[in-house]
Amino acid sequence: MYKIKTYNKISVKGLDRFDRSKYEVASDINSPDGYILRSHKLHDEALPESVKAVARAGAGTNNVPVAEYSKKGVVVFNAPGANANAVKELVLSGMLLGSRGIIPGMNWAQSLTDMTDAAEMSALMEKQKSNFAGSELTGKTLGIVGLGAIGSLIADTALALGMKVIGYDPALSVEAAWRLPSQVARAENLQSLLARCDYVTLHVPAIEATHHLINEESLKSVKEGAVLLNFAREAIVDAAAVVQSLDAKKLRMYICDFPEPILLGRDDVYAMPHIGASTAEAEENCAIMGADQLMDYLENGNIRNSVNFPAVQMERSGPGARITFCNDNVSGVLGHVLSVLADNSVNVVDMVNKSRGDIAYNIIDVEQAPADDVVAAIKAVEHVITVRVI
Ligand SMILES: NC(=O)c1ccc[n+]([C@@H]2O[C@H](COP(=O)([O-])OP(=O)(O)OC[C@H]3O[C@@H](n4cnc5c(N)ncnc54)[C@H](O)[C@@H]3O)[C@@H](O)[C@H]2O)c1
Ligand SMILES: O=C(O)CC[C@@H](O)C(=O)O
Repeated sequence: MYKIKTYNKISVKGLDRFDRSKYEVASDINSPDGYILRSHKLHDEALPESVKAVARAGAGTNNVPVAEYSKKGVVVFNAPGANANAVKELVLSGMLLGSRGIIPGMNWAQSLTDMTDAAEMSALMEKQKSNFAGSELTGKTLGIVGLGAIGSLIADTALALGMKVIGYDPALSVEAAWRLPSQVARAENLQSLLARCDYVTLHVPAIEATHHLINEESLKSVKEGAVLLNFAREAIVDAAAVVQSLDAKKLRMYICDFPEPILLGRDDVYAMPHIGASTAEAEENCAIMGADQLMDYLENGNIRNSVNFPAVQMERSGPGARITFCNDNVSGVLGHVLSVLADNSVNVVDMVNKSRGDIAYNIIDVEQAPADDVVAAIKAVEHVITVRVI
């Protein structure tokens, strides 16, 4: 029986993927084999030795201490693209909120509770509505920082709205580049993007390189009257610098998914409570993807969409057994493990070995399950981190 510990509210559609004859799934469980979670922060929690993999039912993995888990051989999965459409739609609504007097206009209309005469109210509306006039998105320029799953969907939508789109992504993958509409102009650097855009939206991961990407210095380049949208992560934007820019009437608005005390109570900030991925569809997609990846790893050792391990998949080669192990990515480890198997007359049927950064991962199908002492001998090979027989 595998044990899965859940954190946060995970969609039932995802949890239902776990066959309960093989899996125990609960938020309170001892010695779990795996975690499935959303934004729960794992940094301050001890990791039980039993945990083999963590599935983040979402895109960002900054709530998981990935580097520490890698050293322990724990595979961390995410769900790339599974909530991208939900975020795209919220960013679109953010742009609309930033272009028209929607929120102040509605707030004003809702405040007229003392009025009882409809004709009088109608006349007042017509008189006051110019206070809530805005401008259109069509013809404006949108800058997208980070052109991955979310950024590329936003580019499509903005172009369909008749906006001009400029993108900046120094780490763009070839796959992501293929997905991009050809009309997206490329900015050589963040400064040149900021200088040319009426709206700027951020879709980069929260990593060291993106910490306070938007700061006092970069905001000096921003076009006067621009709207900044941050539906990526709090840490990417220095909120104090944004407030300074708003006060100086350089940035016109800051629209984000990450309220901070310094941002509240201002008319030029709209802060939502991290609801970018909070749609039934996105929650389902993420939970299903996370659960499927976790099960395939626990049962077959296959790895898809990991953020710290290489992608490795191999069909089962027959009725024998499967040995999986991960090791520090140094030479000689696989050879050493294969000699342990040969010395113990364990015949290898098929195998695959891949590496990513400091980690190497191996799947070896063998004719018969190795005895416990053989598994122990593999575990004892220098640089081997974890071994499983499945
Ligand atoms: N608000 C929410 O609820 C919500 C939901 C989903 C994702 N997110 C956040 O959005 C981020 C992006 O999600 P995604 O699905 O598009 O991820 P993704 O991995 O598909 O795309 C991220 C893109 O950022 C690029 N990038 C990395 N460093 C960069 C830099 N310094 N400058 C410019 N580009 C850089 C990468 O090359 C990649 O193309 C996630 O990491 C997560 O933090 C937030
Ligand atoms: O799970 C959520 O609600 C948020 C997910 C989002 O921040 C992500 O990075 O995918």
